[in-house]
Amino acid sequence: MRVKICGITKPDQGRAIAELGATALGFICVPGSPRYVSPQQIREVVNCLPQGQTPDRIGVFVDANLTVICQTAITAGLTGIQLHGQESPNFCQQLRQMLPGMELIKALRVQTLTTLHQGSAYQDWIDTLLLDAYHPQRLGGTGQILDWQQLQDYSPPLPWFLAGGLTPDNVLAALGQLKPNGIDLSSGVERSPGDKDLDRVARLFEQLRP
Ligand SMILES: O=C(O)c1ccccc1N[C@@H]1O[C@H](COP(=O)(O)O)[C@@H](O)[C@H]1O
Repeated sequence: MRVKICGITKPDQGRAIAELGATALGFICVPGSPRYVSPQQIREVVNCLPQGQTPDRIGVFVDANLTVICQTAITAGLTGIQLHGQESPNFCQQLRQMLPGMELIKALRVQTLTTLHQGSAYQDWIDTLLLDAYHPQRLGGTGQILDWQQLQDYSPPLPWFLAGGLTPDNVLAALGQLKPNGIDLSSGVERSPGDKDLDRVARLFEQLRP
């Protein structure tokens, strides 16, 4: 199972989290987020990652324009793009053409069960879906938990990440009910926004050990 730790801002923490076993690191490219990092800051983290077991590097964007996404991906050395806003299937198609080989992840912020059906409209243009909890004022990193019970029949046409309020304390309960291809944690393994708590990250991987 893939494990993505999102909201990385510091090179030493990125490296430590990769060494603990994260298969993907997420970088918030959303101006206004307390976890925002510039393309150059991401590159500094990427340059410090251990060789040989380098995790995927995912940039998180909200309704950014195509040029900004492409320039950031190249400058920062990203391997994937997470679209966390209202990006349309057509936007994903254009991005796919501009960045062939880049993993495209479309996040759906689940307000009602109807949201879940939106994923199929993207399936020809993206690689992966991600389900996050809906918050009326904030776009992500909210710590809000999805209603896992409601998702029990969710079987999308693509691999998917479960996000939204996961912590070392609740991750096994979530995985007892759902079988996502990956999990994504941000605020649940932080001391404060953008400052990861390495003890909590280590505890997460202990919980996930078979
Ligand atoms: O973390 C942010 O600040 C953020 C800002 C804008 C869009 C997405 C953001 N984070 C994403 O939120 C989810 C879940 O976070 P949490 O575990 O509930 O804190 C995760 O996918 C982040 O990529």
